[in-house]
Amino acid sequence: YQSTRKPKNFPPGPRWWPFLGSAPQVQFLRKKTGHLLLATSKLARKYGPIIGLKVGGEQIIIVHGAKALREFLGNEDLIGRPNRKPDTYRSWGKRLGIVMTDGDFWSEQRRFLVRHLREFGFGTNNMSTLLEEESQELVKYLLNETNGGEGVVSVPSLFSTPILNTLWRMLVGVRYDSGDPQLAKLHGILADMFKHMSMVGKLFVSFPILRYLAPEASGYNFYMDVHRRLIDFLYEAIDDHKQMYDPECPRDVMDLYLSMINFNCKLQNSTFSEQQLVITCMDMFIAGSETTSNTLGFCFLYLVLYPEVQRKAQEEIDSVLGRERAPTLSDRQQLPYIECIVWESMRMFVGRGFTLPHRAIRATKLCGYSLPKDVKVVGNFYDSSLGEECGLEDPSAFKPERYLKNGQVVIPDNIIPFGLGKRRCIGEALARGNLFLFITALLQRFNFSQMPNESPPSTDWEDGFTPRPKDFQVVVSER
Ligand code: HEM
Repeated sequence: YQSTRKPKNFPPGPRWWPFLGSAPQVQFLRKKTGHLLLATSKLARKYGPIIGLKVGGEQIIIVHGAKALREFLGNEDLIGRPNRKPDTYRSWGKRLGIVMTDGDFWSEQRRFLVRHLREFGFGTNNMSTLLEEESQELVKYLLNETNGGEGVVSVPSLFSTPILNTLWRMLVGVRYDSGDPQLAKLHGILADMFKHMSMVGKLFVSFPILRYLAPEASGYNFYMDVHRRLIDFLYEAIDDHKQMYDPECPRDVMDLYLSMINFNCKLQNSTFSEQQLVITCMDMFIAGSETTSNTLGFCFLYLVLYPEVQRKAQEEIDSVLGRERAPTLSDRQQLPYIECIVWESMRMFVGRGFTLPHRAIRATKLCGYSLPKDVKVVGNFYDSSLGEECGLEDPSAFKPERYLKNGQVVIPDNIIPFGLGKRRCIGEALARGNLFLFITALLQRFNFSQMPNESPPSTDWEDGFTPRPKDFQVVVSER
């Protein structure tokens, strides 16, 4: 804590004060700009794309701009998950009665998920049918709300239930109706969790002493409690699942996982266990639910602000599908403008956030700087996707046509919403499938417009585990 000396050739950044490290300057800029993302981006203007911070006892590197981001995400020394050090994470795991996923565990778990999610659903007809059903459920819900005329709905919360359902069905084979008490419980837990999480870490991670001095005020008690609630929920789901489990006939990803536990139980060092299944489900929920529903939130925010984009999308849908035939994933090729809306919405979402935190598994170099083993590294997507320096024309405008070249969708190299390399997103197919189908199905049947006599919804956002548009209401009318 006391050390204010930076390691040799460490990335530049604001001065490190005893105990507080660079926190005072970062906090000052955060207050001034309104967001941590914009604060570190400002520091990058002064110090260059890689900045070295110290918060409490923890050194954190933040990477800005497409070139440096690509080098960071492609560096195989930087693929660790940051929960091996500080040891705090392990002690949390012990307190919660679980084994926390660290880098070694994760590579085996990740392989399992990538393989079985693909076999079971992602990118196959199974997935298409499931997503088509969920998007049509939302259409039905809105038809009911509008009742042949108009209605008012809140965004982004409109999308939380259907998106959670696509993920939950794939993992556990269960679908919840919108009024289901179990669904409400899961929603409540996840909403609490996301509000109180941050990619760059909570203050009590950087200053573990706060856990004892101010467990309530530092948010530590709340954090532990919300994890406990999610873990209990998942253990209940596993217990239910085991009652109907038939090894000959796996129904979903959880059944496949239970088979792995049975198969591997005699192997030493197997990473498959019920505790690990809980953690893996938590990872999937955390990574997969809000990301997609908030991207849809940004999409509809901009569709309301840019009615001409909405009209153009509807013309494309009408000419390819008409008003009656529901969209399927195989229509993507014929609907390039909608694909561009999907990419533009992902840019608007990702450009307001960070990558997941990574950890250096050994000492390494990044853009010429020396990074010590175990240092935490996080990518800031603002400069590469949304800031003035991202290289796109008028980057703050919602312009899906920027990706259309001679009728083809061409994505510039700086747009990497799913990351790259060994830690890249494993849910890309599911996310893009969901975005395409929900956007198409809704625009086929409805118009979305601003609330009359109110100022337009703000493009500012709320920070949390992922960026979220500020809640707003829209008028939905049947076409
Ligand atoms: C629009 C939706 C989504 C976006 C923009 C997105 C983006 C990302 C990004 C940027 C990363 C971090 C890459 C890195 O730090 O190197 C990531 C990781 C991850 N994503 Fe997604 N994601 C989305 C949806 C999903 C979905 C639906 C799932 C679940 C099925 C999912 C599962 C994961 C997992 C498990 C990781 C961690 C991978 C690892 O640490 O090895 N994501 N995602």
